[in-house]
Amino acid sequence: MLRDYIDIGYSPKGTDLICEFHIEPSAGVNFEEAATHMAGESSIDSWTEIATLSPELAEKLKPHVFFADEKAQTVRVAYSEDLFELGSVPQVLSAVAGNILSMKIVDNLRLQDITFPKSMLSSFKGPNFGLPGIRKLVEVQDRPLIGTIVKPKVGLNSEKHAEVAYNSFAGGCDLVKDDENLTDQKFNGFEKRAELTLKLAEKAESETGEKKMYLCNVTAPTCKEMIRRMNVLKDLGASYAMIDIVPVGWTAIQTLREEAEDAGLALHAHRCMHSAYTRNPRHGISMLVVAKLCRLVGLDQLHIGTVVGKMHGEKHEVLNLRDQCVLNKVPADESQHVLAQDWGGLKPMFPVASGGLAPTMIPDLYSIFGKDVIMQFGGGIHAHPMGTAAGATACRQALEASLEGISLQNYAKDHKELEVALGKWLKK
Ligand SMILES: O=C(O)[C@H](O)COP(=O)(O)O
Ligand SMILES: [Mg+2]
Repeated sequence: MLRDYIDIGYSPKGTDLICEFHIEPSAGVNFEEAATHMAGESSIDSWTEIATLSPELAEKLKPHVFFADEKAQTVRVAYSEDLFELGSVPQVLSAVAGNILSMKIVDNLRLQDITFPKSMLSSFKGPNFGLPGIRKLVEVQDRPLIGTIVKPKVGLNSEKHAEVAYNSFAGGCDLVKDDENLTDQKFNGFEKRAELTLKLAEKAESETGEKKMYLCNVTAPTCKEMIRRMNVLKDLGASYAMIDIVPVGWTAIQTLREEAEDAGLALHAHRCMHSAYTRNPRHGISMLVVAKLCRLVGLDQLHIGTVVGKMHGEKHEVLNLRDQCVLNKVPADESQHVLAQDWGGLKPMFPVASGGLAPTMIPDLYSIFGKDVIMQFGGGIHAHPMGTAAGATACRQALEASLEGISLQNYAKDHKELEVALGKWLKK
C-alpha cells in the first residue's frame, strides 16, 4: 500500500503549491484510496511500495491531501515547492496534470484550480504590457476595445486580406487579428500578409487619427520559425503578435514571451483547442488553470468566452476567468472551485470576448464585462449588409450608445450603419 498521504487538517505552508481536483474513483475503489494514489502519482510515489523511497525523503517531499469531500467529489492537495522546477509550466503540468489523468483508479479526474505560492510566482515574468500597457499602446483608456478577425478565416490572398483589414480599421476597429488557422499558407504567405496589412494599418491610423493594431498570427512548426516571424513583425514596426497557445504548447509560449519582450511586441493568446481538455466538467484541466498559466507566463490578452456568443461558457465561468485575468487578489469561492490567489502585483491580462458576436450584443457585453474587455466581431462585422467598414462603424456606434446609456434603437435613428445592423441581427 502506498504511504498515507491523507492529511486532513494539514494547513498548507505559504510555500506550498495547492491544487483542487474533481475526482471520481472507479468501481470498487474507495475515495481516500483514489485520492492517495492520485497524490502519490502526482508527486513522489508509484502504484506500489517502492524501496528506493526512503522515509526521510518521503517525509520531506510527500503531498498532503488536506481536504477531501467525497460527496462533492473534491480533494485539495498541498505540494512542497521543492517538487517543482521554478519558472517551468511544462514541469508543473507534467506533475499535477500528467499521469494522474490516465490512471485506471479513477473514472474521471479534473484539475480545477492551482494556487501558486509567492516563491513560484516570482519565477515567472507575467505580462510585459498587460491591460494597462495595451491601453497605453492603443491610446484608449475609457472604453472597451473593438476588434475583428479577417474573414473568411482563410483563403484570401495577402492583398485582399490587407484590404479587409484596412476597411475594418477605417470603419472603426482598434484591432484586427488573423484567424486561428491562418499562418503561412500558399495563398497568403506570412511575410507578404504582414507587410501589406501593417502598411494599410498605418494608412488607416493617419486617416483616422486613431491607433490601429494588427495582430498577425506567428503560430508555426518550430519555436525557431515563430521567433523568426516575430522578428519579421518587429522589423516591420508591428506592435503585436498572435499565438494559438494550445497547439503550440507551453514551452513555445514561454520561449515567445522571452522573445516578445526583446522585440517589444504585445502577445495576443488565441485559445483554440482548449476545449480538448477544458470542456468536460468531470475530466481534464479547467480553463481557469489555463488562464492562470497564461497570466503567469505573461500573455497580454486572452480569449475567455463571451457568455452571449457561439462558444460554450456559462456566465459565472466566464466572469471567474475575467477575474483571474484582471484582479490582483482573487478570493476563494468553494462553490465555483476557485482557490484564493494573490498575484503579487503580476500585471493583469486584457480579457477578450470573441466568437459569434454581433453589434447588437454590445449592450449585453458591456453590462457583463464593463469597459475592460476587447470585443471581437468576425461575422458580426464582415456580414454587415453595407460591408466591412460599415460593420465596424456599427460596432463603434453600438458601443457609443451603450457607454451613453442610450438604447440601440434610439441611437440607430441617426446612425445608419447601426440601423442596418439592427435590421439584420436584432432578435425579432
Ligand atoms: O477567432 C475568433 O475569435 C473567431 O473566429 C471569431 O469569429 P466570429 O466572430 O465570426 O465567430
Ligand atoms: Mg477564429
